[in-house]
Amino acid sequence: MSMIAAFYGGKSILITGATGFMGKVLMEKLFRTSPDLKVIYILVRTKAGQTTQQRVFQILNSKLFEKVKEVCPNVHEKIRAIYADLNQNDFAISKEDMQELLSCTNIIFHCAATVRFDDPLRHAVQLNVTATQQLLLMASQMPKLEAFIHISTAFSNCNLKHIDEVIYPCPVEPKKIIDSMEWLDDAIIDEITPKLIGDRPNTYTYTKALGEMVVQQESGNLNIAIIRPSIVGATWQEPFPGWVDNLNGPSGLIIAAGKGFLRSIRATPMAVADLIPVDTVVNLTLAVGWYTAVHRPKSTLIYHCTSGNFNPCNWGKMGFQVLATFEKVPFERAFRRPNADFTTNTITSQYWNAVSHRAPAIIYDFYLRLTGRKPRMTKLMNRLLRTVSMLEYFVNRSWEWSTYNTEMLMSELSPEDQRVFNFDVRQLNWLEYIENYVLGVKKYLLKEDMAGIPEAKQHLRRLRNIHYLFNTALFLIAWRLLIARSQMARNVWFFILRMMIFYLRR
Ligand SMILES: CCCCCCCCCCCCCCCCCCCCCCCC(=O)SCCNC(=O)CCNC(=O)[C@H](O)C(C)(C)COP(=O)(O)OP(=O)(O)OC[C@H]1O[C@@H](n2cnc3c(N)ncnc32)[C@H](O)[C@@H]1OP(=O)(O)O
Ligand SMILES: NC(=O)C1=CN([C@@H]2O[C@H](COP(=O)(O)OP(=O)(O)OC[C@H]3O[C@@H](n4cnc5c(N)ncnc54)[C@H](OP(=O)(O)O)[C@@H]3O)[C@@H](O)[C@H]2O)C=CC1
Repeated sequence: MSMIAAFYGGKSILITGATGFMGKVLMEKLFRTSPDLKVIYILVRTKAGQTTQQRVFQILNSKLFEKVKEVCPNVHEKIRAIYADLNQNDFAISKEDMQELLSCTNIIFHCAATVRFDDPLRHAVQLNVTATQQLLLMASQMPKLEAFIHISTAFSNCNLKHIDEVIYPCPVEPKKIIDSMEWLDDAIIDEITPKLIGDRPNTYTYTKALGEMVVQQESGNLNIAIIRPSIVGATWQEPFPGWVDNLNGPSGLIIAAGKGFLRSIRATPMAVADLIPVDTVVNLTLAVGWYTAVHRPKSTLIYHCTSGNFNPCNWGKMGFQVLATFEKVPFERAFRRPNADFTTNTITSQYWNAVSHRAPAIIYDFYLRLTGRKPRMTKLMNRLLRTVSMLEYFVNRSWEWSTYNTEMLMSELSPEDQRVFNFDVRQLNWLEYIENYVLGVKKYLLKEDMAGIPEAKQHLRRLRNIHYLFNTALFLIAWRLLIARSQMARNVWFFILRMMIFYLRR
């Protein structure tokens, strides 16, 4: 019997960010392994015209939850969606709901965050710092609370090369930042943002670091742990391989490369691709929840959930395998044949951006105009290149994260728990994982049917022929122009022709 699964039995669990990528997998695993848990409270806002109930309904009826329904048929009754907006005071939670949360919650998993790299500082601070502070305040009023698990990121200190399982202070205190957001206007905030974030690449990593400081400063008597995952990718094993539902991290780029939009990226092939499957992160998170509640460590422990020091893979190997998978399972209606390459040089990268990205987009838009349609490719390409430029920081560097706490926890688990809540990435086969990831992107993100593969292959063959035709035409035009202008070129051309005729006649 799994001790961790048994621990969550009968518990009331509060999850923020349950509608997000990690939150959904966390809920799924909890229901599947501890179907006798009492209730999962989730803080949900309304979005895209959907009520909180509609959002929950959609999640529970998704493919991800198919296995849960077999093990826990009354899952609908065990999930309690509470309307909340983490940008509002007291999260805009009603008095009755708040009362219930305060008096019943046993465990908190705080996953909600803005993960956008380009969020204005005010918004990123509100969600990643102020909301964390408010949640801690709520937690301090929960008499039954056993553990508060905060999800941060391994990149909160990406300005360092070697990162230990400690909280590194930022120069300006989070409280001062929170206060200043109240009275500074947007223009001034934009102006001081680069100075505040310093040598971090974006507001996301900076505010996640501030969030950790808040956790440390406001922890009081709470039993807290922080988890720092690296780049979270599709599921490795559970509930099934390759599940993914958003474009963050590599997923968006896999689509862009598979559809033939992304042909080159400035990335260092030998840099470590510190990807970690979402189910691995969730298994560690649940193990940490159990350990923190049961063993009550004296200080706040930080757990790095990374793959690099256990089972490193680099971007070169990953890119190669992604492309190899496109050969077997191509995406439908590709713009060009997938054939992406890594470049480490900025000038070469700009050259390929002009030749392989912008030029085909302009030509295609010209064709759309000619055929009376609205041009859209240049705009799409500009957006893609902007996204790529934001991710470049992370694919041109390697980091080392120490993992003493994670290894300690692994050794504390019973063999059964090590199996059920496996977070040992040494067992991960990267080639298999990446192949399943690309398949998952095709199935769950692009919603493409496997039956369409022959047609997709046929389409790629057509694109290849168009490519050859285009190149041949380009060569002939260039050659014709050259011959017209140079006696030397004419001589070479006739010499080649004579040689060809000579060999053909033999
Ligand atoms: C041998 C050679 C082979 C070569 C290549 C093979 C293929 C490539 C395989 C893998 C290559 C390497 C991949 C590297 C990826 C590295 C990621 C590293 C990140 C680690 C950081 C830390 C981890 C974390 O802690 S947080 C989680 C990560 N967070 C994110 O990833 C968020 C990033 N996204 C953003 O910040 C924004 O969405 C932004 C700025 C990218 C775009 O903002 P904008 O306002 O312009 O647009 P949106 O409204 O958000 O969306 C517009 C449009 O773009 C689509 N989109 C959104 N995000 C992405 C994305 N990440 N990639 C691609 N496309 C994206 C979105 O759906 C919209 O599309 P519409 O059609 O308009 O709806
Ligand atoms: N994905 C990754 O690569 C990594 C993620 N992390 C961390 O993991 C955690 C989860 O990330 P992930 O699941 O990928 O992120 P997602 O963007 O998928 O999910 C974010 C969640 O936060 C919720 N949220 C955002 N704003 C509000 C708000 N104002 N009120 C209520 N809820 C809100 C979202 O709700 P809604 O659905 O309504 O938008 C969503 O449920 C984050 O803390 C992130 O920093 C760490 C390392 C890597």
